[in-house]
Amino acid sequence: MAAVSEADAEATGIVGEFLSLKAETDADFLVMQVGDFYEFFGEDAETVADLLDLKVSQKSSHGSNYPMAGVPVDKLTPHLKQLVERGYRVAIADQYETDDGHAREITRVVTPGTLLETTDADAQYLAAVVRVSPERYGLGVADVTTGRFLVTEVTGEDADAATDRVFTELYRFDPAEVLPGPEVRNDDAFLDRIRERTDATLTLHQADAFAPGRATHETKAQFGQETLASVGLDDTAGASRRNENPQVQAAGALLSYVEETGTGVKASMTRLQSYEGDDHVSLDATTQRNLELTETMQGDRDGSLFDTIDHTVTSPGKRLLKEWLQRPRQDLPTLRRRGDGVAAFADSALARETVRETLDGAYDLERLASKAAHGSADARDLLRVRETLALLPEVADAVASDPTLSESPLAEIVTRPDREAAAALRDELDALADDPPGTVTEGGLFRRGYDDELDEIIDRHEEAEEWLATLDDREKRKTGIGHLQVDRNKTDGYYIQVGNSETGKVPDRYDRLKSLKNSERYTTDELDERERQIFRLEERRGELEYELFGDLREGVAERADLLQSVGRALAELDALASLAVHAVENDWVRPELTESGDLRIDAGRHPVVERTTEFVPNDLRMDGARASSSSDRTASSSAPATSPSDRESAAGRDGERRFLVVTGPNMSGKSTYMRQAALITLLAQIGSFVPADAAEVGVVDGIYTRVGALDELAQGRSTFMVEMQELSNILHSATEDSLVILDEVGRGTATYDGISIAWAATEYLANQVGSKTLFATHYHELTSLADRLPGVQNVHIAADESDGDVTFLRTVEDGPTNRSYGIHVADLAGVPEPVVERSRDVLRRLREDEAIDVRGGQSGDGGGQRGGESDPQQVVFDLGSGQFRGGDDAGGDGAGGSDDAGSVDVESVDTQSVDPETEAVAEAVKDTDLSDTSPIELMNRVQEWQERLRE
Ligand SMILES: Nc1ncnc2c1ncn2[C@@H]1O[C@H](COP(=O)(O)OP(=O)(O)OP(=O)(O)O)[C@@H](O)[C@H]1O
Repeated sequence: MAAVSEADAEATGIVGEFLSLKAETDADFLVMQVGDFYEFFGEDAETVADLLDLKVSQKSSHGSNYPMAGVPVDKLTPHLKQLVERGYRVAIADQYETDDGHAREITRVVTPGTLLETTDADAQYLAAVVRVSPERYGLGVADVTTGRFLVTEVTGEDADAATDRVFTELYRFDPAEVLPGPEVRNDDAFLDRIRERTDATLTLHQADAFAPGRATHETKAQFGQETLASVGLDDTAGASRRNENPQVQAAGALLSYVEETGTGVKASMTRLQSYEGDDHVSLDATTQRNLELTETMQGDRDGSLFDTIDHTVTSPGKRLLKEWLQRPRQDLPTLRRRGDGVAAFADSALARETVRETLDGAYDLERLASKAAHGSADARDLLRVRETLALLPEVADAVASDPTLSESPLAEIVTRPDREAAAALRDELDALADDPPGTVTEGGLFRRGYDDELDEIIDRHEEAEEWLATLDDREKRKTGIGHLQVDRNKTDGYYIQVGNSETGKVPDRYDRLKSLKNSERYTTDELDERERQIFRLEERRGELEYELFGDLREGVAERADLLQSVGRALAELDALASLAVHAVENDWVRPELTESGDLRIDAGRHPVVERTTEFVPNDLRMDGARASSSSDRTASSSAPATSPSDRESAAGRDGERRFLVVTGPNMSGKSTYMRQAALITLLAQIGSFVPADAAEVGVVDGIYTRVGALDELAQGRSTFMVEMQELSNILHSATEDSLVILDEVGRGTATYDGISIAWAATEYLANQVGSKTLFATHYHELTSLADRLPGVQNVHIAADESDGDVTFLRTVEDGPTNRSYGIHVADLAGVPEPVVERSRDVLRRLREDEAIDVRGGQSGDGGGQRGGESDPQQVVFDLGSGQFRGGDDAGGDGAGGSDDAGSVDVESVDTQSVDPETEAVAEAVKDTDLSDTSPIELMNRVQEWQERLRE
């Protein structure tokens, strides 16, 4: 925001107050309460009015005019939300009474990561990133709306690996706001990556808050020494003093930021959870996006895996299911427990529906706990707590009364929360009326019988009201006036109104208040006294109920952990039931989870594509590393050429399928088949059933993908560079327990570079890494690797080509295919017929190494002239050099026969008529054993030969 101008500095009154408060905060905007309105002034008013479509008026102060834009007090929330969701931080200055009028102070700074007013079911994370060394980070994430608080330590073998992992975690939590620690905030590349790769707002929170001493103190004060110790963050060994506990530093910074912004929800942050990356499947940012877990590549939620499988009926259930999907697990006991739960729900349709119908009435207890802690929960919110707590025994009964559910881990889930404590809190909340008002200051919140004093006030109030309600009848009788009524309004209070025709009958005890057109208004001493009594009672009732309500709400806030544990149990049931619903409706099966690493899928389908397509199921067989002889597969950075010794130490025995080279026509379903393998593995590792007739899934430690070309150009990065970065990340990170999906790696560069890279990457993955890998490619050269590298096998997606038409069969068969049918796809895509025909012709000639005429071209340059009337020029495209050899050089008559000019066709070189250097090169070419030379080596040699020939 601009510096304070001279006129601003002189501003007094409201505007002056606004400007001096504005100077106190580094928030983007300040909004200040002025009576019943919240107002923005000056530049803030203009910008905000523009953003939110508000009206700007002018406020004059000290001879200058200031723009002003405001919203009524009760309308601030939606406007605030809009600003914060666009990444702005907004300071709120509230007005309070003082002895001599009122004053204002900043009570809260609302930021993207501390917005409590969210109505979205999604988690809303605030993250802190601390770097203690290039290879070591601490990451903390907190959701102020639910009280979730997680920390982890992230390390890597080198700085790049550690940074990649930090981003994997950040991407997983998708934070709304990130607080970079002191080291990270000076690293422009790191910050740029946050800006590019996430939607988070970056906030520079005071560096002191990250300091080990202060952070440890904050964390201990919040969670207690024992909690710290129980999650392995104990600092008794002095670790934090030696600057060595980055998790605590991140946690401390988060807590101090929540405090500083005045969010006031620390009471709902009851549990610190430290998690290890090892518990979860590594899913890097690219993979999460490529697999379209929560959004499609186009950024839509519809059509994502989550959108497809989500049948939850509550917001917490939805949040939890999404979290499972984004953080699949490796530990079999947890996965089997979840699987047992899903299976039980799948088998007991009736009980499952009873549970889901009951859950349908549940509110978001975690969010309500945060609202109670913040002090913003009203009586209706506490009523929601009561109603939701009341569902726990109902759900527990539904589980207990079904033989299948009661024998399953679902029984443990419903008994995990402290049901007695939940019942006690529910009883306390019975104090609330059944239909309380939305405000907490005007009474009407409590049932009778809760508080004696309140009951007495209510009795007297009712009695006074009864007296008033019957006053008109009494007065009519006493005075004989027919047109008489008793009523109340703001200016006159209670009054007796008499029609003009009968004012003559009005007794002396009536005091006239005012005359209206057709009537007169009166009061009496008795009425005045009753009126005062009623006002007194109403005021006292409001005060007393507000006080009692405050106590009740505090009692709820104190039991935030109970609400969270009940909320969590209900969310788990909802998420598991949702998985069961999807499994039953779509004929999914429970996968057998093993530690063998093998992946066997019978009649597998793609979980999303099967919903919209007549899907052709396919089998998949891949062998895990643990199934093979123990071989030393420690990663090394040098990728040796394939050699017999490699073959001995490489990925396993003959016939083993560790690495599948997937070929097939364009559009035949290669990507779908590979993603299907990744998604089935991932679903199995969240505890879900999978789309197949049967499946055995050996748990993986990571899923890595390099799929398709992403639209990175918008971010100013070359697509090929991104492709290589992603490949590099995979080659560094994957292990023999990982699943790797590579789709057309190398496609983004010159053909021979591409083939060479793909070839070398295949060797490296097969020889050194040993991960299960699926590699789709159009480079048919790679299919020969199956004969040369153990564990590597070819599969192809079948297509039927008869009468010149291609039919995609979509079935996967062993062995390579030798065609890519790209021209057929061009035809399907509506490329003009002459171009399609001509492509067929060129392709045939290329394959047969025939000369190709350049239509409409000029001799030797292969192009240029339009019209095609001139004599066709004959050229040969030399696959070796990637160049045309045109005109007379081309040789041949274009009607078949082998071209003698291609540098690969050694036999046709006439060694008698050439110089000794050429002869030597020809000899070298002859002696080269192609079966024992890697493409890179071959390229080097060809380059050397070319240089010698050109000299
Ligand atoms: N098993 C299947 N059953 C039915 N439809 C399928 C199947 N597999 C793929 N498809 C459909 O075929 C289309 C092409 O699939 P996909 O993108 O996987 O092909 P591809 O071989 O990877 O293509 P390209 O080589 O051009 O990248 C998709 O629209 C997909 O929905």
